[in-house]
Amino acid sequence: MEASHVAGDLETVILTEEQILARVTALADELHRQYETRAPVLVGVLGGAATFTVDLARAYPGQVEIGWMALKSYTTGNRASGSVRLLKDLEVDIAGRDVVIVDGVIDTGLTMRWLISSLRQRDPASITVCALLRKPDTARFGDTPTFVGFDVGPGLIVGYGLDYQGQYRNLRCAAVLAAHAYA
Ligand SMILES: O=P(O)(O)OC[C@H]1O[C@H](OP(=O)(O)OP(=O)(O)O)[C@H](O)[C@@H]1O
Ligand code: HPA
Repeated sequence: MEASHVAGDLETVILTEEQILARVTALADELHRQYETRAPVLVGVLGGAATFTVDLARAYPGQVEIGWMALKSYTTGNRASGSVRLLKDLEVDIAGRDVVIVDGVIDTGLTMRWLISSLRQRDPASITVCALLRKPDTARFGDTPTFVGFDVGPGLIVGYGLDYQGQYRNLRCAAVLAAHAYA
């Protein structure tokens, strides 16, 4: 979807489709340098990372396998607290495999922390995080290697898979949603 259809809802376009796709290609190359001939499993976190996961896989200059998980996270007033519920589990056996957890955005970090500790229990050879966007003041994930496309500001971002109440996922750019659109 072109941004012009919802331009009134957007405060600022922060990344154009061209900027996103150029960075996705660079991330795919960086990951490939890490794995060389070993084929990692990309674990895409539905639904915010669906677009990113598919584009990353297509840009990857080697073999990859793709799997999906869906989670629901509940945050309370305190950004650091909250709980995560598994809605759809991964169907790929990751024991002994190199895993890349692919998400569209790391915000509080709750989802990613939960995924790292949950997938670690399945004895993968390694776990790496790859997120297109990272919000400010996000906790780091210990010694888990983390690849980030863009560090962004605190506003609510939609587009390129990211939604607000199910809307805007099909925007090709990434944009900050205007306050009046979610008031
Ligand atoms: O770092 P956190 O604060 O945990 O936030 C990041 C998560 O939140 C979003 O998913 P959401 O729960 O909105 O579901 P969705 O992907 O279906 O939109 C996003 O796609 C990440 O998975
Ligand atoms: O900025 C965001 N946009 C969409 N979904 C999100 N989930 C956490 N942060 C965000």
